[in-house]
Amino acid sequence: MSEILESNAVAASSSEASTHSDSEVLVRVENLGKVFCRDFKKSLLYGLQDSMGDLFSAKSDKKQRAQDSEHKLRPGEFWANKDINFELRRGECLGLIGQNGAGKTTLLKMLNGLIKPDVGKIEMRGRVGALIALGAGFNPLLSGRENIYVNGSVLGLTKIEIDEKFDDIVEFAEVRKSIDSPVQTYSSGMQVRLGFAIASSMKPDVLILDEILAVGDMEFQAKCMIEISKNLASCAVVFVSHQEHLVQRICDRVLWLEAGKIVESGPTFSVLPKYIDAPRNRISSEQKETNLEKLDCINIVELVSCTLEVESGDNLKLEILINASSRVAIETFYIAFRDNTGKFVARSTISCEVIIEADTNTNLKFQVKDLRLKRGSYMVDTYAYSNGEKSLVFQFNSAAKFLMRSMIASQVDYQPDAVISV
Ligand SMILES: Nc1ncnc2c1ncn2[C@@H]1O[C@H](COP(=O)(O)OP(=O)(O)OP(=O)(O)O)[C@@H](O)[C@H]1O
Repeated sequence: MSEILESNAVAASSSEASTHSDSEVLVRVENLGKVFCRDFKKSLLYGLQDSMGDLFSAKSDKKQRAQDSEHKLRPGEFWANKDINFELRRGECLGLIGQNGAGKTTLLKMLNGLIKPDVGKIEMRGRVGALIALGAGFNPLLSGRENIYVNGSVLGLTKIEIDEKFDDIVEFAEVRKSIDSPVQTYSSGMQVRLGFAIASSMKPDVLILDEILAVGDMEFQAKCMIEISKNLASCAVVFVSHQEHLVQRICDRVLWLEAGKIVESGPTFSVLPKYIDAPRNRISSEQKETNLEKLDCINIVELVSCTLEVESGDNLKLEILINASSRVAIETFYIAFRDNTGKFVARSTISCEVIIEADTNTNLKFQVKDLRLKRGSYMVDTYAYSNGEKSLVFQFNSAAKFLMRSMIASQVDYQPDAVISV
């Protein structure tokens, strides 16, 4: 669940921060780098060597190596983040995008002060609210009520200030009935709801949100998106998500990470489409280890058919052929619709249990019901996830194109119902 901590990085007090102008820089990151070691035994040994180095010399071995160059890394070590630079101002929302293992959470953890950078500098101004890992930040034995007070105090709020916010937090998190039960009895969705409610209600200057919001249901996600937009008036947000439609919706800028390094940063409308369309072979061999199964199990994803023209309220039919080298279970499909400028305008979510047998052609037949989009041509992207949406089984961008003939106005966050049959 949430981790709500003051940043260990260079932090100014929130009162100091609030005296700055609206466009003030709240986060400044310069040449940031973090080295990890994949081999557990070696990492213990290196840790010991570095501590000894810190004790007996001004600069530890690890820092010296980190500041030299990549080939000086010790066996087993790699850069989880390298050469990261950015600034974030009040009122801005920065999206961190990248495949599994790209280094997004590592960067968030450094911003939140949970781990220390090996090189570079982080400057944070004001109060930091964060929702990073499920189960962290709460004492599982304490009740929801007690955890609200503990987290509020950690953020520097007085009891009276927390009292004032208490009802809003409980109402937003929808945990009124369980507020006096230990947090360890909460479902993961309840923990995330409470964590988010605390982090956002404490009026942070910087709000750090990891993919964890994905644990909540769609309704709660939509509520969070509205809350984040409200918060943005007074704070800066760093938002990690694999759900591109959410990034598209709330982030002004994105930082695209691969193998710990920035591939590109800039306005969401310019960087996100490039990320979505990028071939997925740009990851390092380091990360291929983690992604091999999900990337390599698909032999073919092909369009079989798609309705070419749709009147408002019609069903859209889409059929895709898929062939995998190993058996794979798909739990969630997303069907996303992009207009002719590439902007995401709607998406359907299908929760299911579809088994793709190895080396067998499987036809996936989707039906998006009662589709209502404004007149124009649209691209359809399909995404398939397994393992609680942790693994991307396949991503089929620009799978099909169709024409919408109606003249109706567009809707915000439109999510038409859809079904799948095999
Ligand atoms: N404490 C650690 N020790 C060693 N390696 C680590 C540690 N924490 C993370 N890593 C590795 O660092 C790399 C970056 O991990 P990180 O969690 O930052 O990626 P991510 O982009 O957040 O991935 P995901 O999208 O799957 O959450 C991965 O290869 C991961 O296995």
